Order: sequence, then structure tokens, then C-alpha cells
Amino acid sequence: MGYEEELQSEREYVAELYARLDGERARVKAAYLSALGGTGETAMDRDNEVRARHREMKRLNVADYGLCFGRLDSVDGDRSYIGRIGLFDEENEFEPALLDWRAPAARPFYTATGATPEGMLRRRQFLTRRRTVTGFTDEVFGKLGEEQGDVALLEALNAPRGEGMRDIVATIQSEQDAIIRLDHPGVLVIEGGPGTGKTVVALHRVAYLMYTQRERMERHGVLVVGPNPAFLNHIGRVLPSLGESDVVFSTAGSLLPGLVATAEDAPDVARLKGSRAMVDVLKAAVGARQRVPAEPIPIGMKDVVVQIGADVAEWARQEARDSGLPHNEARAVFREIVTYVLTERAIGRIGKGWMSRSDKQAWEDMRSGLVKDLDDDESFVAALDFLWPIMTPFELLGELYSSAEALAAAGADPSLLRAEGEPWTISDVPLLDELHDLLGKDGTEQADDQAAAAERRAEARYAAEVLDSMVGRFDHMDDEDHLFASDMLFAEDLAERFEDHDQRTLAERALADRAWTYRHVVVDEAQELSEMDWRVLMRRCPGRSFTVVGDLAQRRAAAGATSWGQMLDPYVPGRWEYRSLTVNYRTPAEIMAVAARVLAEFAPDVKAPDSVRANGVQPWARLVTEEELAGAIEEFTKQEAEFEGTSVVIGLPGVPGTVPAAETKGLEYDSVLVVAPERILAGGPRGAAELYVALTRATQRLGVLHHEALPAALSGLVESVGTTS
Ligand SMILES: Nc1ncnc2c1ncn2[C@@H]1O[C@H](COP(=O)(O)OP(=O)(O)OP(=O)(O)O)[C@@H](O)[C@H]1O
Repeated sequence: MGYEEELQSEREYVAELYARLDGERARVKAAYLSALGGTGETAMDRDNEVRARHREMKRLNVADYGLCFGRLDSVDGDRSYIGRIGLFDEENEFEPALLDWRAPAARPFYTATGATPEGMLRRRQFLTRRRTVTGFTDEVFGKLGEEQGDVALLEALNAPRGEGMRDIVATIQSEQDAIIRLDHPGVLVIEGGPGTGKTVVALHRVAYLMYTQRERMERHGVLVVGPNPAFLNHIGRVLPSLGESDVVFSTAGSLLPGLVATAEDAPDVARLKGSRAMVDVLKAAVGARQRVPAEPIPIGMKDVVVQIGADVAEWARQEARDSGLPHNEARAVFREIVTYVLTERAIGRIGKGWMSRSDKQAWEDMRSGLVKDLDDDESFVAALDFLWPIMTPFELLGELYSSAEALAAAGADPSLLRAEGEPWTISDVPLLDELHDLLGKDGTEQADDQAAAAERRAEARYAAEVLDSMVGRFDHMDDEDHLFASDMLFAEDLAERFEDHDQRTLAERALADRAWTYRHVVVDEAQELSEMDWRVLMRRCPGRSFTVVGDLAQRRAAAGATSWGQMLDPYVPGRWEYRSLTVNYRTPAEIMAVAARVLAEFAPDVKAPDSVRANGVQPWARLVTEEELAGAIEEFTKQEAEFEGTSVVIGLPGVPGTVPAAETKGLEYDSVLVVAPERILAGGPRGAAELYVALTRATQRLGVLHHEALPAALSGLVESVGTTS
């Protein structure tokens, strides 16, 4: 067959796949509607049916375009089509008409090479426009000169950028595939220079894990932590386009429900707050609120006055501390002991001469009367509030920061002192989270808990039914599937998840619940997170299943990682896997050459990634005065409007018409204009890293406007006069 005939035949095959997809969609939609109508025998049957159909609908809705992107022919004569989802043959339901890219049999599509053909003869990659195959390229393994597999990749890389990151299922590269499918249940670190696909690979790994471990992943969900909302927005569509939507996105500043922190501390303060040493400071600050009175506190009981002296308070404090309960919850222990001592002393005095301890009943009756009186006694409650106050994390941390004495007493650096009422910063979030654990539930939360527990018991019967049905299904799973302690199912746990009236998505429920734990956590730009941030993340994922993505050379945060071991060894000593990516898919070679010189200046030991393509466009520089700057930016924006795609102007914070480099982290644009790189470079201890980030955001064009002589690292830029491109 000639190329045109083959193309025609592929077109027909893919058109049939779409017809099959549309047919499936119609069928599942009808089943979903009828499930909603309630044909199941019990409420639980109906719920399960609705959920199953809904999930199926979501799976099928991913592939309006780009359903099938290639074909794999084996030496044995087998032929498989590879696509975004799997579809079965209409006639033979065991014969896949389209293989899901995550299926083991699809793997050679990404990994077979001339040197290791993996039993394959040919890889065919389709070029498509909407639902139509417009062309294809073949790689015939073992035949020299026939390999032309990069056409689809280059087409994808050269395409103008639009709204957010796209999935790469059609063009995953072999080194990326190895990471996506890596069989490592614990912590995996993916490191690589800018544009090496770390983020996109991590997201595809999530899609892969969800495909291979659907039950476990769906029950607890996956958390993706990114540097800022713009970044989360940028990557937000990749997983849904792969049919996976039970994923929670959050910045480090919003990991605590009810608080969205965006303010940043000065680098020195951020470094202090991010240090693990803060755990001791916080413990000391809590301990300092567990007081022993300097003077005995008098409490009137009936017609006698008893005192809470240092001896009673010290005993009660020791018992409360030894209980191992968090501070707020241990108040009950403290209170009980103080109450016991006060009532004993009071009864001894009230009953002096007419009642003895051997008169048990009378003694106990009097005690319960006194206990009741104490409950309503304002001076007693005030004394408790002084000796062992119930506190929220916000109160405690706010009070600590606003008092030089409290800071000194807790062993904290005096520079943490701040004016009252200042907003919480991103670095405060892990401290507040830590305090949640140290303090435990406050009064209102404890009362809410009791009410919720009663409600849960009522729902447990329904949950037990669900449990039965799930256990039935688990019986078909491997032994290994039963081994995870966190998979233990309890009816009451399930009740929460299957509540009839809780219509919130997993993401909504997880985000609202600080105690939610995830099955897997992806941490992007992980080099920015502090030791204290890692404590929060580890609490959110006790199973320690992480994909950690970052580049130490791009670190901007003062409290960020200087090595991965520093952050991870306290939790998984020596047990984390490390993989690196070395090819830059974003930045053309011409731009990367400029960025690499900046990198060499501040991190001489780090090798810049190699660009997979050059585009023949030289990055330029132009000297402008302060007065000319606004006009030059406007000129750039105007010229960029002629091109398809996106652009950005990056400058130091506060320069009008620009965004700071930090806000472009992890993002990319067709064209980038960097304003005053010499000032960014000199702008702080991590200025060079900021500039490196700024220079590596472009997929096509880079320009620089400078006010002073260009720093040596940028001297390679071609100076242009009077025009911005
Ligand atoms: N195999 C691939 N096929 C097509 N595009 C790819 C491939 N790998 C990476 N890309 C593209 O390269 C660009 C950079 O990827 P990504 O943002 O994941 O890199 P990164 O390593 O996280 O970069 P940074 O550290 O700068 O944030 C994205 O547009 C991504 O879609």
C-alpha cells in the first residue's frame, strides 16, 4: 500500500473508533439516567450504580479529540492502536480496538527503539486535526534511516501555547515513561532543569497510578501541591484530559482549611519559621501556657475558701502532660485533678466535726454538689483559663509573635516579633498546622465532635451494607491488596464517604477537612518547601507515597531545600528514589544557551538541560532609559499581539507592567520579555536563580530590556536598537 492508501485506511479506522466512542457515550448516558431514576433495590444499590455510571461517563468524556495517536506493529504480526482510553471491539469484547496508553501492552509505544525493539516492528505516530488523521510518521525498528519519530513531538513543542498545560500522552519520551511507570510505592524525587517535563511527567504518573490502583487512589484521593494559584490553574486541565478528576489542588499556603495565606515573610524570617527548630519553640510556647500560680488562687466553696496553690497546679500539670493528650484535650485531666483536690479540702473543712471520710455516701454526695458548684463558678473557670487555657492555633501564635518576652521564653529568635493584626504568611501555615496537633481540638470542636459521633452511629447501618458489598468486590483482588493497614475498612469511616446527603466531591470534602489523609501526594516546585512544610505534607500522607518534583538550582525560598535528603531523610531515611530528567522540551537551544551561562555563574556544578530543538530565533537585548521603559514594553506587547500564543513581561516586584519571576514559576509562554535582568540578578541572595527562572519560561522568543550594562552572564545576547524583536 502507498502512503495515501495507508493514510486513508488509518482515517477510516480512527473514524470507526470515534463512532464507537460516541455509541458508548450514548449507552452509558442512558444507563446513568436510568440509574438516577432509581431502579436499584436499595438506596445503596442505586448510589453505587449512579456512581459507577458517572465514573464511566467521565472516562469517556475525555477524548473529544486526540482519541488515538498511534499504532504499534509487532514482529509477530499483531497490530495495536494506542489511545487516551481503552475501547473494546464491538464484535469481540475481549479484543481491544484501542489500547489505553497506560496498559502494559502499550508501553513499547514509548520505549521501543532500534537498539531495543521489544519485539516490535514498527511504531506509527498519527498527526491529527480534531477528529481527523492528517498524516503519520513511521519508525521501522532495525531499518536504518527510517526513524523519523520526532515529527509529532516537534509539532507538539512548536505549537503556540494556549490556556494551560496540555497532556503529552501522544509523545511521552522513553526517559519520561520510565518515571511515569516506576514501580515504587514510596517517595520518588524527580529532578531536572527547567522545561524537562517534571510537572507534566508527575501528572502522568498520577494518571498511571490511578489507572493501576484505582480502588485505593479513589478512596483517599490525590493531593497536588503547587507554588501558586496561577500554576495550579495552568496544570489543572491535564488530569481531567486523561480522565482523572478526583484530585485535590492546593498551594502550601492553603493547606489549612479556612485560611488562604499569600503574604510572604522577609527571607531571614522565612528561614527561621521554616526551620524544624520551630517545633521546639511551639512546644515551649504551649508549655509556657500551662502555668503554676505564683500566688495561691482563692476559690470560694460554700462557706469556706480553698486555694489552688503551686503544689496542686504542679501535680495537675504533670498528670495532664503525662496523659499524652494534646493541650486543649488534656485540660480535662488538669481540671479533674484540681477539682478533686479542691473538693477534698473543702469537704474536710465543711464537714469538720460532723462528717468523716468513712461516711462514704455523704462524702460523695457533698462532692458531687461541690463539683456542680465549681462548674458554674466564674472564679474557678477564670483560674483554669489562666492556668490551662483552651487556645486556638491562631491565638497562641498571634500572642507569641506579639510579645518579646513570650518569644524569648520559648527560645525563639527576637526577629519573629511583629505588630498585632498583620496577616498570616505562607510560612505561618505549617506552624499553625503544627499547633493544631499540639493543641488538639478546642471547646467548640470537641462539642461538634460529640454531635457528629451521634449522627455517625445512625449512619453506620447504611455503611455496613456498603462494606459488605465492597468486601465482596475485594475478594477478587490480589493478596497484596489486603496488606495496607490504611486500607482497613470501618463502617463508620465509610459512613462519612457514602452519606446520602453529602453531595460534595472528594476534593471539596478533603479540602475542608484538616484530618483528611491522601493516598498519594505530588509536590511541585518542591525545592521551595521548608522543613516545616514537609511536616504538614507528611501528616497529610501517612502512607508516605509521594511524587516530589523540583530543581534545587531554581530554589528561591530562603527556607527551601539545599538537598533532598535534608527534607526527606527524617521521614524515609534512605528509602526515597531519585530520578532525573535531562532534556529540555520547552526552551529552544538559542535561549537555553543564554540561561545556561547564568546557571554556570551561580551553580557551576549543575549541568543545564539540553534543548531538544533549536528554532533559529536569536534572543535579543536593548538598552533603554527609565523613561523609555513603558513605551518599550508597550511596543513588545503590540508586536506579540500579532502572533498566536502567549507572552509575559517579567521584572522586579513593583515595576509597572511586569510580573515578578516568582509568579511565573512553573509556567511557560511563547514569548518572554525580561526587564532589568541586571537588577533581578543583584536583587537578593537568590537573584541569579530568579533570573534563571525568568529566562527559561519562553517556548519561542526571548527579549531583554536593560538600564545598565548587561551582566557578563548575559553578554551573549544580540543587542538590538530601537525595536523589540
Ligand atoms: N514528551 C513530551 N511531549 C510533548 N511535550 C512535552 C513532553 N515533555 C515535556 N513537554 C512539554 O515541555 C514543557 C515543559 O514541561 P514542564 O512544565 O513539565 O517542565 P518542568 O520540568 O516542570 O519545568 P520547570 O522546572 O521550568 O517548571 C511543557 O509544555 C510540556 O508539555
